[in-house]
Amino acid sequence: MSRLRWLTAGESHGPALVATLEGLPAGVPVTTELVADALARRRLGYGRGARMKFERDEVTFLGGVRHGLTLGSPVAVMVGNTEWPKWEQVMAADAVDPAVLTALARNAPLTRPRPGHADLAGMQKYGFTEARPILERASARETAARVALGAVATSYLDAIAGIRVLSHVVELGTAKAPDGVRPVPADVTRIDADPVRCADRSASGAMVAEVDRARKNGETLGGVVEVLAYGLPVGLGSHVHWDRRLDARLAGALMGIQAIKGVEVGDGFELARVPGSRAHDEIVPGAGGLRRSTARSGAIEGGVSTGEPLRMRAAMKPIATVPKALATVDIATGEAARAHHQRSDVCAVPAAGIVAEAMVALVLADAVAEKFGGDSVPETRQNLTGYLAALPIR
Ligand SMILES: Cc1cc2nc3c(=O)[nH]c(=O)nc-3n(C[C@H](O)[C@H](O)[C@H](O)COP(=O)(O)O)c2cc1C
Ligand SMILES: C=C(O[C@@H]1CC(C(=O)O)=C[C@@H](OP(=O)(O)O)[C@H]1O)C(=O)O
Repeated sequence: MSRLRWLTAGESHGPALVATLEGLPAGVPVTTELVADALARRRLGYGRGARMKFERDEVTFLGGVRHGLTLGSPVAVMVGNTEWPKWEQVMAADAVDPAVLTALARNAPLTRPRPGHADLAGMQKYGFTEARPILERASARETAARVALGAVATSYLDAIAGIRVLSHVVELGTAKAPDGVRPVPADVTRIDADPVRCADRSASGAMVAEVDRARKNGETLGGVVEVLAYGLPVGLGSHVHWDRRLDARLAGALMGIQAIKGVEVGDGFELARVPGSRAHDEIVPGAGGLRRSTARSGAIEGGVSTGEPLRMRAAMKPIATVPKALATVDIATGEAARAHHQRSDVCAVPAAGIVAEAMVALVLADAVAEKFGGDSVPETRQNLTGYLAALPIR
């Protein structure tokens, strides 16, 4: 069962986000720069709003890492919020002068919950009369903390097995990359340099045009990202119980990203529309051992990794803070109103791809740690090598 444990804390406009990851062996290469680079990738993407232009995501390790290597103890990392001084009173942990609070509420009342956000259901559930206490944690700002941990997990996967995880945008609004474009790890730099992180140049142009059109029309957009993982050994996850199935664990992790509304493994929903003879990956002899003739399953069968490249997709709904504000009710007056609107992204699909990479890396790291154990990187590597050497069927 799970061997890694991880948690994040922090609000969008609080002083910082913090994240901890427990269960990694000693000796995983981890530096502030590694995490900062991952966070810089998440800030990019055509269509993001004002905050991503000034946010610096300042990284500080608080534990678990020394001289560039993990210690085997819990890794704790802090990601600072650049705007904290401006929000210090709004988000103060201790009580502030009630007069200040009244003035703040008068200037920016958050009593008009935004459809598509956690605002209304959260206010009802937690007993608040304004949306601030809900939206602060519901915000996708929190994904910065996950990406920080994802960078650590990515380094672990690389150190143990040379596993590489990457994503690309395959749909944005109605613009679509051609089917079958499957980038390999060597393409990451090129994809990251693309404004929407699409692997296909002409589709990328159409996606950029869609974002421009949406911005002009007071609209927002969603899309689909594909995540690929190369270098997985056969045998991660298990068929023996629902919560050990690798596909279920990955799908849950991807669905746990804000605004993700659908997940596919391999050809996913398309598999429901074709006959069985065209839905599966036939087993064929290959030079290095048994191979699959196609990649429809996404490389998970019966909840177990097959050793082929993993492929999953996640669908993101359009940003819920629509400039052409949606209808709501002002909770303070009971009157019909337009939803509260503040600065916001028009489209965050490219950033969601980076978050999806992080979530996949964390789940795969957990599955690798569970299967191969070990308290140091050399020990885990040795366990993996021994397992592969002893495979009864290749
Ligand atoms: C990377 C990323 C950035 C986002 N940026 C915004 C944003 O600027 N404005 C917004 O209203 N929603 C944004 N969202 C989406 C909201 O956080 C999300 O719609 C909200 O949590 C409700 O979605 P849910 O019902 O899936 O939780 C973003 C999501 C992600 C993954
Ligand atoms: C801060 C991030 O994304 C934010 C996600 C978000 C939301 O409602 O989800 C709203 C915006 O934040 P703000 O309200 O401060 O302008 C985005 O910028 C980030 O990705 O780091």
